[in-house]
Amino acid sequence: MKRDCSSGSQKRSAFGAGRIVLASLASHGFPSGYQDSRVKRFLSKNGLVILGFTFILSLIALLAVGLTQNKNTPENFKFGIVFDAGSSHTTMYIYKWSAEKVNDTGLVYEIEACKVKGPGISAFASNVQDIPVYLSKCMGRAKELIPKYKHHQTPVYLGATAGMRLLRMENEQSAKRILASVTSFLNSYPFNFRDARIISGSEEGAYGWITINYLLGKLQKKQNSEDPSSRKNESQETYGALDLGGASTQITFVPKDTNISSPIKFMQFRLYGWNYTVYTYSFLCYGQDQALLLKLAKDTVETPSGTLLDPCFHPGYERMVDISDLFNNVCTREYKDLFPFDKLRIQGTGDFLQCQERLHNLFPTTYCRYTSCTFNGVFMPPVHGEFGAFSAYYYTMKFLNLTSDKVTSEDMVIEKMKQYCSRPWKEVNTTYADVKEKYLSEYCFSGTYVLTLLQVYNFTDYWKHIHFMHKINDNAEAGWTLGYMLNLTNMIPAELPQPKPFSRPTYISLMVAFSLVLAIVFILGSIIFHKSSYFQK
Ligand SMILES: Nc1nc2c(ncn2[C@@H]2O[C@H](COP(=O)(O)OP(=O)(O)OP(=O)(O)O)[C@@H](O)[C@H]2O)c(=O)[nH]1
Ligand SMILES: [Ca+2]
Repeated sequence: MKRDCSSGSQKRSAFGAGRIVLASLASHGFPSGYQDSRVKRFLSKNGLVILGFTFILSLIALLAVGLTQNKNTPENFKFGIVFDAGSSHTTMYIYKWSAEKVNDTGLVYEIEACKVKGPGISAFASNVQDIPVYLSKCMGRAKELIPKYKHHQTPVYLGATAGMRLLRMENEQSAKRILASVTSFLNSYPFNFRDARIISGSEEGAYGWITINYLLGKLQKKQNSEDPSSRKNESQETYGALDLGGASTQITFVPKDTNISSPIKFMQFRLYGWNYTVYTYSFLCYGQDQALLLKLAKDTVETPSGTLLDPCFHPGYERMVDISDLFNNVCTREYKDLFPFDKLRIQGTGDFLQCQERLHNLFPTTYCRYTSCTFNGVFMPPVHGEFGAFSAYYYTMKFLNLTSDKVTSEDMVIEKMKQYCSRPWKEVNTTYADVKEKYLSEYCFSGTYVLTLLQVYNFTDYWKHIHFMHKINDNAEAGWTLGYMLNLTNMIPAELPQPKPFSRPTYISLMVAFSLVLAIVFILGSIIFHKSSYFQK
């Protein structure tokens, strides 16, 4: 009997309070053996209930803590602003990404592309005072779109490209004044203004290459694939980048043979634990606007007459050009001459083959001191891998309906261009009444220019490897700005981030399981401890 009672009291005596109750009952005059066994029975029954209750409560608490800790808390977003101050116009891009996933790839997306109304910033050389008005609308948009409490930590960059490179060559002081005015204006905002500068052609090419490969997930794919040391050919996976601006054009890719002797230093990148050897070259004056001026200047010199019959414009199209505008330019000034007219009348004839012949004259290819060249004696390894072609490559080919993957050969493009250029201007103008006249009138020229440039790069039998692209995966536009920001905010680590040993669900399950084991061990331990002390009594 004593044994039974004592075994009951062992459970309840796990609680210190049980002993106090026991003592107070004993003082009410009951026979002590009787009292003891009743109290032990009471505690035996209720102690178990209390124990179970506490156990369930602890379990609930544990689960609640775990779930609260791991529930989808609102993500902490970061923002970045980059101005692309191009030769033809300026665009402000706002990027947004999750602060927690900063080292992952493919997670930054563009929330705004604000086109600044007006020309490129190089046009403000003689009226820098107008720059604040020029940029203020897009900055106002940035203030609206980015939450106020994030303003001070949002970096702002402005990168100027070929238009400002040309201005700097012409008049360095003017270029400096423009950048100083931009700097002081952007500094007046509550954002974290970092820099306004002219980026080099190589940077422009390289950041464009980083942007498209980041957005296409080419850098990320490697992250999940084999071990870096086992990889043979990185160029199989990355895309080359073709950017056609208004004043310059860039070609960037990983060549098949990176060991060939090159007069141009290949660029070396280490991204997510992989090394890349990248060829990049920027051709100043070969953006499509400058190329048109170059062509017109050459044509004017070769057949000096006030009227130019131009095969690169539709039949029936006419345009007047000031001779001073044509030759007061770094790209065309070598052709400058005295002409007995100060205006040039352009009359379109719409002949693709003749247009192409004239455009080929802009690309001297006979002279080359290296193993392989593009034009103007510039070294370039043979093109290799897939290519993403964006900016004016895309605008032009999109309009001409030539961006589809079904367009697999250059011949298909030639056929289309022959037919398109020959269409009378009147008909084209009425068919596409909603298209800006500057763009519409030049699609025959720009389509022929794109084709000629790609032929000069040697894409003739390689056409199906060119992919015309604009916004990639709905995330962001192809262009140099995203790559520039990723680099300046250190968002692409050189090394692969160390993977976590457990996935989140495994981690939570393990934590719960171990907590339970601990709780059980603790309870059992307490019971055993109190049982032995009870026996000692
Ligand atoms: N058809 C068409 N052309 C465009 C459009 N936007 C820009 N362009 C023209 O395409 C060419 C290239 O434009 P961008 O890539 O913006 O050139 P940019 O950045 O100003 O010039 P760079 O400083 O040389 O890079 C220019 O001649 C523009 O006038 C568009 O939406 N449609
Ligand atoms: Ca550009």
